[in-house]
Amino acid sequence: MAKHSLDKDKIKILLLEGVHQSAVDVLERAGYTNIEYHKASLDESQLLESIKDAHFVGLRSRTQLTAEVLNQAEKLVAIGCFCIGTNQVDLAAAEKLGVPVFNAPFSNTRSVAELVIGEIIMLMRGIPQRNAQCHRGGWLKSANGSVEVRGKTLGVIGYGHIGTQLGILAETLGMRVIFFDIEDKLPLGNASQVHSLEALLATADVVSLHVPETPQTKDMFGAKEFSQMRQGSFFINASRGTVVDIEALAEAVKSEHIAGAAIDVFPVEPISNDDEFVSPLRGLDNVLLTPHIGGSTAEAQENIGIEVAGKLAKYSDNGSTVSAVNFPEVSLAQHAGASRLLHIHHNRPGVLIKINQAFSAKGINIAAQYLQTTAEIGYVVMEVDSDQAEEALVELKQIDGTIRTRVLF
Ligand SMILES: NC(=O)C1=CN([C@@H]2O[C@H](COP(=O)(O)OP(=O)(O)OC[C@H]3O[C@@H](n4cnc5c(N)ncnc54)[C@H](O)[C@@H]3O)[C@@H](O)[C@H]2O)C=CC1
Ligand SMILES: O=C(O)CCC(=O)C(=O)O
Repeated sequence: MAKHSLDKDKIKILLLEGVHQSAVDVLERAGYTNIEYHKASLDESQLLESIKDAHFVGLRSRTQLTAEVLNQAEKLVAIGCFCIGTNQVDLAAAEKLGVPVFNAPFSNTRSVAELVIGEIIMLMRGIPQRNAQCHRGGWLKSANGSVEVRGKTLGVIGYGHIGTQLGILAETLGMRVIFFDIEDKLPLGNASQVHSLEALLATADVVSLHVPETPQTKDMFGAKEFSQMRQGSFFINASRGTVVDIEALAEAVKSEHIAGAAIDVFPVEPISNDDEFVSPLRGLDNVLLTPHIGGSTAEAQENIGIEVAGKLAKYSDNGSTVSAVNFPEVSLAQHAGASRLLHIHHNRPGVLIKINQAFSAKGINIAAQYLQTTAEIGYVVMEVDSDQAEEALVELKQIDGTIRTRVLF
């Protein structure tokens, strides 16, 4: 088991938002027992209190790790987003602080795609409003507005992991799939890429959004886009709430231009299950509302727990940053027989030379050295004889431009 500059039982891991037990199991098996586990997200003052002495934090989509919060998390070594989206973390601020952010880029893809397939069928059969009527004692037995999905056109916006998986599943139901993406993408199955959003909106019977939250996607879908959709078409959003002008959607549904919608994500979501969900979509029977559970299946949550906890333990144990979303990626094997020094610095000319000069002046032999950079930071990993590791660490801390450094004995 890897030995750290800090004993493993002193390394505090803060897990929020009820991440799956599999995460705890992975961390405990790796020797990390100092785990503070919360079933829900914390309010800001509780978060600041709990994160200030945490070395690792794991969260899902509710917890906002802003620059302000990160600046107060002085001991933070790495962040695990136990989900796909990482927009809830100020990635640039974390990078500048030398804190890598990991996520699970595939583990809930299938769950979202399956949910959307179910929603397409439900919407095209008018099930949400029929279900609502039955609950009120009504009986809407009629074929009006009910169609098969076979032969209909699905327009996918954002043809990434989820969009492609959805397209494949939709084709097995006999749907035609078109997609719009800012990148040229290899179409899977018989899908075809359209080169403007307008072309997609003018053609699709159902539009499904699968873009990440970025400055470009914020409010990308509003009154204009709804008006460009076909009369009587359907709309699905299981990406991020900030992508859609929710008031404009409510208007488009009320005017019956949009025949129905399924929405899983909202511009403002309740912080906990005890808080009220407020939305202009409430009360619209033909709108299926779900509480951001696109990725909430037993399979996805267990896999995410294993994947992200594994990445945190690996970074802690051997410095590997493979698949970090905001950090230079370094893939590292075990370091038996030597100590490993991890040095994160501002990416400016001459840092590596200074390290090598300092080590050379002290007679510290570098057995292996790896460097990766982003525009902002550099990440150097070095292996030295274990009996020189403490001295090397002292030297590293004095290098101008150092953000943080640690040693794995
Ligand atoms: N509802 C839920 O529980 C879940 C929601 N999500 C959300 O779904 C999003 C998508 O997930 P993945 O498919 O895994 O991501 P991905 O990164 O594989 O795919 C996103 C695609 O969107 C495209 N894109 C980016 N900006 C665009 C724009 N302005 N217009 C058109 N296309 C654009 C990208 O080129 C990429 O192909 C995540 O970022 C996350 O926010 C993910 C999992 C669960
Ligand atoms: O399960 C969650 O808390 C968030 C899922 C999600 O939106 C994501 O994976 O990006």
